[in-house]
Amino acid sequence: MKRPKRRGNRRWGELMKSRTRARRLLVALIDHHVSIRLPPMRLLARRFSSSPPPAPPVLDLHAPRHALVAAVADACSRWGFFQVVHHGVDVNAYHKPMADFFRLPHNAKAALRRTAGNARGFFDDELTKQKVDWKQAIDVGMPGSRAWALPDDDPSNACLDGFNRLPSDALLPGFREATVRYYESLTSLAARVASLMAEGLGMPADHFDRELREAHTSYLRLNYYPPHPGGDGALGISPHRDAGFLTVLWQDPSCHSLQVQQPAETGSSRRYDGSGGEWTTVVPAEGALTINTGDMAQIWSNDRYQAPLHRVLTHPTLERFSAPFFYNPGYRTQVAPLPSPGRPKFLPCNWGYFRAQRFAGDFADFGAEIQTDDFYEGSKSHHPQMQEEFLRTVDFSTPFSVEKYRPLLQMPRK
Ligand SMILES: O=C(O)CCC(=O)C(=O)O
Ligand SMILES: [Fe+2]
Repeated sequence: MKRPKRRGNRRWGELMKSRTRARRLLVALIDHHVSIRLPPMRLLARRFSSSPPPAPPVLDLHAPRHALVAAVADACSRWGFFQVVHHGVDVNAYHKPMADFFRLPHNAKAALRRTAGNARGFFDDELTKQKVDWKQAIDVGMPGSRAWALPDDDPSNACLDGFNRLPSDALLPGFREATVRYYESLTSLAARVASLMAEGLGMPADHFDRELREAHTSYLRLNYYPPHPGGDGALGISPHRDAGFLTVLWQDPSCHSLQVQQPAETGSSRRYDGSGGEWTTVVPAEGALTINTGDMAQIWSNDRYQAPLHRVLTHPTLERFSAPFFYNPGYRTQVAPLPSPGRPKFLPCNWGYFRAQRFAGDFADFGAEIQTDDFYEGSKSHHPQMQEEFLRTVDFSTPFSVEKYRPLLQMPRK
């Protein structure tokens, strides 16, 4: 619509135009995370900005491939978070089976508990960064035999993560079948996203097929966050980064409590360290799945893709469900930076070792949790050396046992 012309205010109009241009420029700089080192300028831009706070983008998987590759690469390097629509996964089909699982009597769930000798199963005592999460969960992963039809405890199903502990069909009819169907559809979607991420790094679309699509050791986690009336700032999950390559997350549409830390505008190309950055709620778009990149994507991409820090709040009255699918490489995979401009920033990191370390940390205190920083070229960490030791003795086809590996986990640190 045309604005009526006002006489005698041309100079005012010019001035307003240049102010609008300046404001737009500042907002664009911030939106693109161009380094702005002066906080007052940043605040000024925020105050003048009428646009909502920046949030991870929602991408349509039906978009032309080249545009999608660019958009995924941009989201992975700025946020490490995005949502996808037209993803082909029937997201509604799994809500009921999932809710039914958590409505089982507590002792039925407790009978499926994970242990220090088996990483898979039910738990309600997870520590994230040494703090107990306010939630219940069950992990279901790719069986060692890669055949879902075998009984969960079939000896050929053994692998580093242990054995699945799904409720029997008598206890929860149809749950197993629905879970396997959902797991497989997420595996396909994750492989599709990984191929976009590969192209975004200048690699062929099938670059990750051998280490991920064919050998993956992914697991689906079902989360239930009960209401937390305490008002004491308790978190559903403390700030953390996901360890694997990428996570495909279904979020409850009725309770929005997942938050990602905004990339710090420090001008540094290095990761943000958790201090300072503001939190942005990732509100699920209708029918969308949320995707975030993990530590292995960060190493493989030589720091071009970020493993974002995220957390889950509690809600005083609402319960919340979520289901992250952690798309993880094969245990033997040595994750090392792909050819990229500049020197490789990381030493090779073995996924099996990284996973075992994280799992051990859920059961005993072996000091600070392993991080990608431990593999940063030039870091003084003991992990690259411990990893070599681990690889000399590990058998990836037997469950990792915290007790068995205690001497190694407690190895004197440099
Ligand atoms: O519940 C959510 O929305 C996210 C869960 C999460 O970050 C995790 O399980 O690692
Ligand atoms: Fe997470």
